[in-house]
Amino acid sequence: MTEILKIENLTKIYPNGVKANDNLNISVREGEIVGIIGPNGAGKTTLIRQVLGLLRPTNGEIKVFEEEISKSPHIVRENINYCPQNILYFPSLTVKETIEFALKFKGLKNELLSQKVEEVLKGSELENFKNHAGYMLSSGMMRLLLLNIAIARDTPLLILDEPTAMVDVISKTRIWERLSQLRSMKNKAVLIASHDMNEVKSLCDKVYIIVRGKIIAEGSPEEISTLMKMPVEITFIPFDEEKVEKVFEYEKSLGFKKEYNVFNVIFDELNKGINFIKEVNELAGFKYLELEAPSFEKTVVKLLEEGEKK
Ligand SMILES: Nc1ncnc2c1ncn2[C@@H]1O[C@H](COP(=O)(O)OP(=O)(O)OP(=O)(O)O)[C@@H](O)[C@H]1O
Repeated sequence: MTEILKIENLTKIYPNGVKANDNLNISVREGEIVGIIGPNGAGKTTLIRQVLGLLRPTNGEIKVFEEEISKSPHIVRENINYCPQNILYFPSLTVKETIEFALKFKGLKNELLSQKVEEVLKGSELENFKNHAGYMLSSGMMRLLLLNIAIARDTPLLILDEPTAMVDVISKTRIWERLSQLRSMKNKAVLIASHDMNEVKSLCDKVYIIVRGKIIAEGSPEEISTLMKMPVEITFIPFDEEKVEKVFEYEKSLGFKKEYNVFNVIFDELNKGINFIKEVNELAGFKYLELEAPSFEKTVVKLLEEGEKK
């Protein structure tokens, strides 16, 4: 797959001495949704502003389709669309006029413009709101609208800064569905900066975790979930409590808690937990069973905590 964006050894030191990005290497290829996670102040916005050519790097290179953006600024305008964190709209325009304005600004006109306006209205499920003023939309509707405008502009790379911040769960799901559809368009790519672990886990093919300007981990959400040794917790209600208590008596090394008829036991490895489940199932059977394996979210939180300590 062709590489759309390549960031090499990117460092940004602000005039006040803050090193916001420290030797970052990032790659975004066609067909990929790539996530950037980091706590507040990690350097995500600084990174995006440099990719958009709004901020000059202190060191390193940013290439779009192999062209260095400082040498060919047009390459950014032609290939990248950006949805900012803060919602921007024009209070005096209707929804339809907002879409027309945004797309005309990008050079669309006549029949293609009308066709794209209809596509955006449909994609945002706002056909019935097209003559409403923009301020009447909820923040979720507005975000979905801005995302669809960005998609209609049809650039190879879409950069989204916290696309679902402050939106309700229904709008969030719609935005995620719309973004997932982009994956099927093999020549497109999306770079998302986000604080939402569920968002990153369900959407992204690859994730970079940034702390204090540095990448501390990268890989698919599945790979990241295996980076730290995390405990496995099993909560269950057996059909036969006495038999289970005998297992614990026999294997004294297994610490367990029991509250009413609910047992809870923690293992340091997934395999040990699975063997225990098999054993209890044969012996006593389960009325209820819950296994909490190392989740992406817990692993990322632990990675961030470790990263902050360094
Ligand atoms: N114009 C600036 N001048 C000096 N320091 C800055 C400037 N902009 C950002 N910083 C500092 O650079 C660091 C990274 O900031 P940045 O806004 O890129 O982080 P972020 O990951 O986007 O944070 P958030 O999640 O809160 O948006 C922070 O320490 C911030 O205070």
